[in-house]
Order: sequence, then structure tokens, then C-alpha cells
Amino acid sequence: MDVLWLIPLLLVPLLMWSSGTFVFYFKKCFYVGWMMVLALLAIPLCMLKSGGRDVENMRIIRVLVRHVKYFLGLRFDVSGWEHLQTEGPYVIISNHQSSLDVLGLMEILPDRCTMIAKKELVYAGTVGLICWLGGIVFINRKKTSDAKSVMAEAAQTMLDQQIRLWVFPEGTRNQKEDLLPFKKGAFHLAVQAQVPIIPVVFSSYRNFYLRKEKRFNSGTVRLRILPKIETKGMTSDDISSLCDKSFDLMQAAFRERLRLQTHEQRAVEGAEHSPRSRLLFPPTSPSETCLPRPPVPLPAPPPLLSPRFPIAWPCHEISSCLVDAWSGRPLARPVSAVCPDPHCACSSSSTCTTTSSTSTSSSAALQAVSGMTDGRIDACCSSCMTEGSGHHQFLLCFLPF
Ligand SMILES: CCCCCCCC/C=C\CCCCCCCC(=O)SCCNC(=O)CCNC(=O)[C@H](O)C(C)(C)COP(=O)(O)OP(=O)(O)OC[C@H]1O[C@@H](n2cnc3c(N)ncnc32)[C@H](O)[C@@H]1OP(=O)(O)O
Ligand SMILES: CCCCCCCCCCCCCC(=O)OC[C@@H](O)COP(=O)(O)O
Repeated sequence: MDVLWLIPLLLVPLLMWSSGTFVFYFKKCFYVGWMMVLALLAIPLCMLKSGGRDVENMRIIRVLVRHVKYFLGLRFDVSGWEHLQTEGPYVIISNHQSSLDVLGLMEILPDRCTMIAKKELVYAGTVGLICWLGGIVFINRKKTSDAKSVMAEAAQTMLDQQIRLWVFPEGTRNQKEDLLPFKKGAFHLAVQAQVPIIPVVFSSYRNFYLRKEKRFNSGTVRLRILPKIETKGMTSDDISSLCDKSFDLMQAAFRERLRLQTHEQRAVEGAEHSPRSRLLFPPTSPSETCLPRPPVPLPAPPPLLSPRFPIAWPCHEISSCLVDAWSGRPLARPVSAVCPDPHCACSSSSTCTTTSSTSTSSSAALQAVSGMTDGRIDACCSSCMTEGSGHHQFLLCFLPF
């Protein structure tokens, strides 16, 4: 009889191993359930600390939520911390993909910062109560006039109590490849309080989380904190342009990251077909090439510099020629030089010269162009451009030792 209890215990790991759909539901249920339990723990702690609704309770919530990412196999890679080092109140705006955003939010949540949320959240059991205790401002999205007056009140409270507010200006969850048009409330809030706006961009979750396909793998979310946008001196006439400017900045950052993610995904998929696991891909757009050529395997990386496998991008992605697959940081500097790759049809052409050096030796050209001496060419990038003079320019990845 006792043995029967072992069956579900064995069944769960077996299903986790064999079914992606099971993993999806298991992780989602765990997330919701565990958050409810954590909220239950947090309620008495918050009551003891502040005796009721208080933004300071967010500290307790932040500490309690921060380990949840480990259970779900998520990593958060944050850049732009310096932009949060701003005194006094401000409005943070970010894109909103899923309830998992709460995990990223808690990674960077500054002190005395709470959120604007839909009023339905207050009914989410213990989570609803903890949101109320954390000072979250609830709005009725269906009644704009009500929402507007609640947010006008929030603008005053921000100043009176030195509070920061986090708003999701898309107004709802969105997993598309582009951001939804922004609602105006966050910008009215910032202008009414005359406080800066700090945009935060969450990278797309599509590499690890797909709601429709029922996939929830491990993955890394990149959070990019952008420089603050000042609103001092702005009036309600400036709302539309402020909203457009913020949208454009965030959309550009989101798309830039999405493009890198796409290449990363392609590189990983390509690597699955290659025993060497590192490939240089042909350019995505034929118009950017002199002549098309097949993928070229890259030489082995220096052991100390890139213990994790780097990925070579098609080199019209000049700013990130060779990128660490985990951190997303460039490992190599792209420079212009004569292409040393024998497969590159352009390297043997008599019209090929470098832009800033007449040397035909690629290493000399590299030194001249990059000013770096200790390194080697790691990859010949597949994009070559015709200069006005008819000469060709090549982009190489220069990997410093
Ligand atoms: C240890 C414990 C463990 C516990 C675990 C749990 C931890 C949990 C902790 C923490 C989790 C917290 C997680 C929170 C996540 C929640 C996320 C959500 O709920 S996202 C949904 C709600 N958020 C929004 O909707 C955004 C804010 N929305 C807005 O700002 C909208 O603008 C809104 C609702 C105010 C109005 O929306 P409209 O749909 O009517 O559209 P519009 O175009 O923006 O506005 C219409 C007109 O009203 C003007 N307007 C808008 N706001 C105004 C204002 N404040 N003053 C004056 N005019 C305003 C606009 O300028 C526009 O007018 P013209 O078209 O320009 O002429
Ligand atoms: C019945 C109890 C459910 C409890 C769920 C607890 C899970 C913890 C989640 C923390 C709060 C997440 C808040 C959130 O992300 O809400 C979604 C809204 O922003 C947007 O709503 P919608 O897309 O417009 O429906």
C-alpha cells in the first residue's frame, strides 16, 4: 500500500522529462501557488512592520519574491543600473508580457516604489491582500474618468510621500513582437508631478516562454534600464510627444534585443547540426553581400576568454559581431580590413583594399584600424560593402587575447 504513494512521486519527474506541455503547466501552477504561499507569509510580516498599507512593505515582498526565479530556471541580466540612481520620486514604465514580469520587477525595484495595477488584482486572494499592503494603486481600466482621478491623486501622493510608481503603459499583457501603443496615464502622472520617467525594457520571453505553444523552458531575461526622461516644465500639451518619445525609445531597445535573440536562436539551432557548435552564418539579406558564400566554421576560441561558446552574427550586426551567448556582451571588436578568409570571394579581388590602411596584410591592417596588437582575427564576416570608389570594405571580428 505504501508503494502506491511512490507512483505520483516518480510520475512527476518522468512527465517533466518527457513532456514540455506538462512542464509548462507544472511551472505555472507552481508559480501561482508559491506566490500565494509567499503572500501568506508576507502578510503578518507586513502587518508587524508597518501595521497596514505602506510602500515600505515592498521591501519585504521584494526579499520574499527574489528566490522564485531559481525554481523556474530564470536568470535576469540587468544593464543600466546607473539610470536608477536618481533621487526622489519618478515614474518607471516598462513593457508587460506576463505575470512573470513581477520577478524582473522585483530584481530592480528601487526603495519606496510601488505600482499601478488593475483593480481585479485586489481579489487575487493572499496576493491581492499583499498588493494592497504594498501600497499598489488600483485603477478601474473600464472607467477612464475614475482611473484618471485615481492617478491624479497618485501624482500628489508621490510628491507628498516621496513615492516612486511603476506603470505598465501598454495597459495589458502583450506577447507580440512589438509593443502595444502606450496609454497616456503614466505620462500625465509624470507631468502632473513634474518627475522624470525611467523606461525599463524587458527582453522578449519568446525564447523560453510561449503561452500558445505551452512551452516554459529555462531562460534569461535581459532588463535594460534606459536613461531618464525629464518632464520639468512640461504641460498637458506635451503629453503626446512625451508618450511618443518614450514609446520610440523602448520599441527600439526591444527590437534591437529581439534581433539579437533571433540570431542567437538561429545560432543555437545551427549549432545543433554542427559538431563544432560554432558557425559563422551567411548574411540574412543578400543585398548586403558581394557574393554569397557557405557558412564557415570558426576556429576554436582562446580558452580563457570565452569559456562559454560565443556566437558569430552576420556582420551587418556590426555592434555585436561576436557575442557571449549568456551575457550578450560583445567579445570581439568588429573592424575593417582585408578579409583573410580564403572562402571569401572578395579577398582575392584586386579591387579590395581596407578603408584606413593600404596594407594588404590583414594583421597589419587590423593593427592600423583597431590600434590593438594582441589579438587575432576570429572570423571573416560575410558582409562586404561597396564604397563610393568601387573598393570593398570587409568587417572582421577582432578577438583580443
Ligand atoms: C511575498 C509576497 C509574494 C507575493 C507575490 C505577489 C507580489 C506582487 C507584487 C507586486 C505585483 C504587482 C504587479 C502589478 C502588475 C499589474 C499590471 C497591470 O495591472 S497592467 C493593467 C493596469 N495598468 C494600466 O492600465 C496602465 C495604466 N493605464 C493608464 O494609464 C491609462 O491611460 C488609463 C487607464 C488612465 C486610461 O486608459 P484609456 O484606455 O482610457 O486610454 P488613454 O488613451 O490612455 O486615455 C484616454 C484619454 O484620457 C487622457 N488621460 C489619461 N490619463 C489621464 C490623466 N491621468 N489625467 C488626464 N487625462 C488623462 C488621455 O490623454 C486620453 O486623452 P486624449 O486621447 O489624449 O485626448
Ligand atoms: C486567483 C489567484 C491568482 C493569484 C495569482 C498569483 C500570481 C502572482 C502574480 C503576481 C501579479 C501579476 C499581475 C499581473 O500580471 O496581472 C496581469 C495584468 O497586469 C494585466 O492583465 P490583462 O492582461 O489585461 O488581463
